[in-house]
Amino acid sequence: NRLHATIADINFEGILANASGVHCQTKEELAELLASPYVATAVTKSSTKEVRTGNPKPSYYEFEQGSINSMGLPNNGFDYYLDYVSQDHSQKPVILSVASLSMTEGIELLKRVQDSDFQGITEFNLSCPNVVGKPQVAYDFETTHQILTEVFKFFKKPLGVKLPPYFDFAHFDQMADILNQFPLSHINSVNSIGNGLYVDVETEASVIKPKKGFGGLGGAMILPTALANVRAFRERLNPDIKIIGTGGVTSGEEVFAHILCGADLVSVGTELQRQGIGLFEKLQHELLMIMNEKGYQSIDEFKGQLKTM
Ligand SMILES: O=C(O)c1[nH]c(=O)[nH]c(=O)c1Cl
Repeated sequence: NRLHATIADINFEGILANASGVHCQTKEELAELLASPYVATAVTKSSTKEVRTGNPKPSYYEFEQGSINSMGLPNNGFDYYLDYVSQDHSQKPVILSVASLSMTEGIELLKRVQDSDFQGITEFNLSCPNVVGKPQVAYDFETTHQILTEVFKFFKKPLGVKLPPYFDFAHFDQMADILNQFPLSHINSVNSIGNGLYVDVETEASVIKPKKGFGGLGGAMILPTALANVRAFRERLNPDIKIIGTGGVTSGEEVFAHILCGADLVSVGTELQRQGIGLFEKLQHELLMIMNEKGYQSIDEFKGQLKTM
């Protein structure tokens, strides 16, 4: 297969996935993703111990250049998703996303994953920007190091982390130094750009209700930030730590660019929300056309091979 990847000894046929949060709240949505031949894996909505309804609506808004969301971690509860991923989906791997509303809750949930029958990949979301009063954990390097140290005392199954975007080389360096200390299966980079603000000039108002309109940014406009983070971490991380590239994918071109920067899998959020599951066939077709034009048989021939001047 020309499009393949391996994370933590788990083989993926194809390289496309949903970004956590989109089309992954219910078992039906997850099953629909897995049923698509163009989807390599499905990532669950980040789950918390308790069921959450999330922030007041409207909490999601699309505009030409992208999207803004302050969903507030709505999810059907950890047990619901652990039950689903523990069922047999042998035809495809499923990634269980776990949120951390507090250090103790995150650790408790990961202990339950460790003690469960689930043998797949868990992704620890350290970057939700929309829970009122809660900081994005991964912007606090000390706390991140502390949590990962605690987790890896007991967690022996494949574990990755969902990271927010960073914007400073000192932060790329500091975060990579921390991550390289742990046997992570992967990082997923980037989460939305936190706390943007979209203003509707006509109404002179913000467009989502939570946090006076502040929310995470996604879609086409975050592509350069997403690619920079994928590239920066690929250059800095131990090669055993794989990368799921997320952010700004609307066509095969951006999938190609993410792989060129070093992504092993590529996930799609805003555009999937817009176009629905049919998008994955389009993305895979466009990627293969680009590879044909360039004479690449497999993505291994160009993965991480970004040229510089
Ligand atoms: O508001 C959300 O649910 C949310 N929204 C995001 O853009 N990223 C996240 O990680 C989460 Cl958890």
